[in-house]
This record gives sequence, structure tokens and C-alpha cells, in this order.
Amino acid sequence: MTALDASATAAAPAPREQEQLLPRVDLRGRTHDEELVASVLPRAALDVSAAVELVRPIVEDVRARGAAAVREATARIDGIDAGTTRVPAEALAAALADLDPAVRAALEESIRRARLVHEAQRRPDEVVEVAPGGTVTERWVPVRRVGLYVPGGLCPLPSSVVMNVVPAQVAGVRSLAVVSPPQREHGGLPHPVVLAACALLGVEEVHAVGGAQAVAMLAYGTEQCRKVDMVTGPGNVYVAAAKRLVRGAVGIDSEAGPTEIGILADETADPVFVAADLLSQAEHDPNASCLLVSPSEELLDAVAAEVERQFALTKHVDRVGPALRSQSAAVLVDDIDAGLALVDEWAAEHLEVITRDAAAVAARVTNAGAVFVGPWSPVSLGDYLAGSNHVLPTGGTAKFNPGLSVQTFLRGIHVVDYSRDALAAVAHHIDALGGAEDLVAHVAAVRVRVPAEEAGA
Ligand SMILES: NC(=O)c1ccc[n+]([C@@H]2O[C@H](COP(=O)([O-])OP(=O)(O)OC[C@H]3O[C@@H](n4cnc5c(N)ncnc54)[C@H](O)[C@@H]3O)[C@@H](O)[C@H]2O)c1
Ligand SMILES: N[C@H](CO)Cc1c[nH]c[nH+]1
Ligand SMILES: [Zn+2]
Repeated sequence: MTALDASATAAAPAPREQEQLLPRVDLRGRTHDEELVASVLPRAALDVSAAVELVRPIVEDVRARGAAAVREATARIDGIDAGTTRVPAEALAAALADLDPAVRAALEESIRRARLVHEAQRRPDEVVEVAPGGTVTERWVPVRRVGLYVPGGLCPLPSSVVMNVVPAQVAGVRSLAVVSPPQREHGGLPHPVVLAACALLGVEEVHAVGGAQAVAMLAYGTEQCRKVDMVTGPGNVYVAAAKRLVRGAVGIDSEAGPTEIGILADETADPVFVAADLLSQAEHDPNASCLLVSPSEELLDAVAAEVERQFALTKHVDRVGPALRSQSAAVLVDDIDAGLALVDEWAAEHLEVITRDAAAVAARVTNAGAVFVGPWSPVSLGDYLAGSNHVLPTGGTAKFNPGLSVQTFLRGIHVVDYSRDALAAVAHHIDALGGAEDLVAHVAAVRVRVPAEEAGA
């Protein structure tokens, strides 16, 4: 019995038909708590936790044996055996020289808009004078060396070069290494548009390696790639699992795994737009997830018909079909408030709000990687050209993780600078707190500087 069958037995929703695209779930009259959402709205069967055990041997092998293990994993999984992962400088230059001018213009505009948004995220150092002679400065310092993952298994994503590299550069990261899966039809190098995007942004270090072996190579270093301090970027469930495994050895950004779209819509939404947006994100991965939530039965009916119609015309049916059948749903709710509670609990990577007063409804959303307001802000705009970042948390981690930003690459270091008088003014408090914790050496470290017998100390 599936989780959906079980929930149907326990209460209202009808059993899902596995063959149906975007199966319907009726949640009218139900409270949208965590348990209900987990049981009724599935995420992919192969989740990050399950994939961790699958990629652990790859990550451990790379840690132990370095470049030889990377090479063997790449040969076994990607079917490419190359002596080195490093992409030659000439290949980067050639990819840029050969880049289609229309794609170059689009990348340049995408970079320009992303820079505008990400430069606004830069934080100035804050100096706080806590007491006369006593300051604490928060100094924002970039991570020194980062590894940026650019997907390329099912389709190459040059737009993810922009989304990784722009915030890292704006943050002031000095050393960047981009990794992206080797492509058999391109001589074992990453896709030429990925290489061209790197060249356009001035990235010089690119490695032709993908999956868990790429993440492990960055995290532990090999003879061919110097260890990084942080790994960021989106990827499939194996990439997300590997990032979870290396966390601690390096920093990571959020778990930006298989794509998700949630749409909260009412009867004012155009079913053609809604269906197109669901398909647009389902085409990333058979493990992608799509959730439509509405109080309008008429809209759900119209979208169901549109999904069938557009599915018959779409290219990547091998990905869209499983995504829409296995971990997607169209959910009928009582009203927009109930819909908001549901999408907040699901915590989508992307959430579109296509309702009357969409901006006001969107302002009430608390859990989502990014929110898209009204009919003219589809997720595809954010994927490429809005200026927002498309590397976003998935699997419900939007409840506690933000998308990739300039802050991802910065650490706030507190710099404490007190004068003797400022220290003396609080020494009696340190006596009290150090005494309460029975940490006498802490108290002594202050009292050797400002003895208790001094007046005012
Ligand atoms: N959340 C986000 O911000 C975001 C953004 C863009 C893309 N994405 C997601 O990125 C993913 C891209 O996936 P992709 O597969 O096209 O490319 P990918 O580069 O993420 O993964 C490809 C690599 O996975 C490895 N791999 C494949 N099958 C494996 C297996 N069975 N065991 C171990 N390793 C295996 C291979 O080494 C391959 O090189 C999609 O899921 C997409 O939805 C997410
Ligand atoms: N929708 C993806 C994030 O989940 C990002 C992307 C890149 N290219 C197209 N789409
Ligand atoms: Zn997309």
C-alpha cells in the first residue's frame, strides 16, 4: 500500500491513479499539518537520505585514492576515461569564440541582471561601539576557494554557471573551480556552452567531472584539483547526497537537488500558463516534483486537460511523465488561506502565486526557495533572466535554508577591540559569570590585566 492509499483509508482523499498525470487529491476540510503533507504529497522515492548510502563508497574512494578514484568512477558511471579532469585553457577560449551570438547576448544580459541583484546583497562591515572604548566589528570575509557544481547529466545548464559564479565573484572569492560532467559527444569535455559561460565570466579552472565524484574531488582535493573550502551548486539527487556527506570537511550551500514547482492559483489563473509552468520544471528530472494547489475545481479540471494536451507535444516525455505521475499532485483546498498553509508546509523550491491580489497573497508565504508573483513571472524567467538566483533549496529544506547568494560565500568575523578601561568596566561581571560556570582560569585571564583591588574594577 502506498502512502497515498494509506491516507485515503484513514480519511478523505481518493486513491491516486499511478497512470494519471498530475493526480488529483481532495483536501477540502483537512488541516494542513506536517503529517498530512508528508503522507499525501509525496516527494521522489529516491530522496537525498536514500542516495547518501549509494554515493558513500564513491566519496570514500575519492577521499582515499584521489584522482585514480575520480577517473574510475567517471569511466564507470559516465562512460568516459580521461587522464586528467582539467579542461585546457584553449578549449575554454575556443568555446567562447564559437558561441552562438544569440546565446552570448542572452548570457551577457543574464549576467548583467544577476550582478545588479547580487551586488545589492553585499554587506558593509558594521562597527558597534558597545561601551566607551569597546567595539565589536563584524567583518565580512569571503571564502578563499570554492568549487561550483554545474549540472550536465540529462542536459547541460550554462545558466547555472551564471548563478554560481556571479555571487561568488561579487562576494570577492579569489579562487574558483567549476566542475561539470564530461559529455561523450564533446570529446569528454563539459558542454561547450558551459565552457563558454565560464570563459565569459573569466573562470579559468574548469574540470570535466560530475556527480558524487566531482563533489568529493573538490572537498578532499586530488593530484589534479586543489581542495576547496566550500562546494556550492545544484545537481541531481546523487550530487545533493554527496554534498551532504562532505559537509564538515567543507562548507556547502543548501541542498539544491531535483527541481520542484508549487503553484497556488485561483479561478483567475490561465490554465494554459499553469500547465506550461508545471511541465517546464518537470522536464528537469524524472525525480522533479510539481504541486498545484487551488480552491477552484474548474481550474483544476482545465489544467488537467491542458497538461494532457501539452504533454502530448512536449519533448522530454521520459522525464516529464514520471515526474508528473510519481511525485506530483493537483490539490483541491477549501480556500486560499488553506492553500497557503499547504504550500508553506510543502516548502517548494519555486512557488508561483497566480491569484487575485497575487502580491498580497505572495507576501504571506513564509516557506519557499523563491516566490514568483502573478501571471507574468513564470519560473522560467527566474531560471534565466530575472536577476534572481536559481540555485534554490529542495526537498522541504526551504523551511530553513535560503537560495544561493553573496552571503553564502561570506563569513562574518567578529573583531573585538576593547581598551584597558573598557575591560576594567566589565571585569566584575566576568568574575560573576566565570564563577557561576566554575571556570576560574577565565576569571584569572581578566584579573591578571585589571586586578580586583583597583578602584572601579
Ligand atoms: N535546486 C536547484 O537549484 C536546481 C537547479 C538546476 C538544476 N537542478 C537539478 O539538477 C539536476 C541535474 O541533474 P542531471 O542528472 O542532469 O545532472 P547532474 O550533473 O546533477 O548529475 C549527473 C551526474 O550524476 C552522476 N550519476 C548519474 N547516475 C548515477 C547513479 N546511478 N549513481 C551515481 N551517480 C550517478 C553521474 O556521474 C553524472 O555525471 C536535476 O535534478 C535538476 O532538477 C536543481
Ligand atoms: N529550474 C532550475 C532550478 O530548479 C534551474 C534551471 C536552469 N536551467 C533551466 N532551469
Ligand atoms: Zn528550470
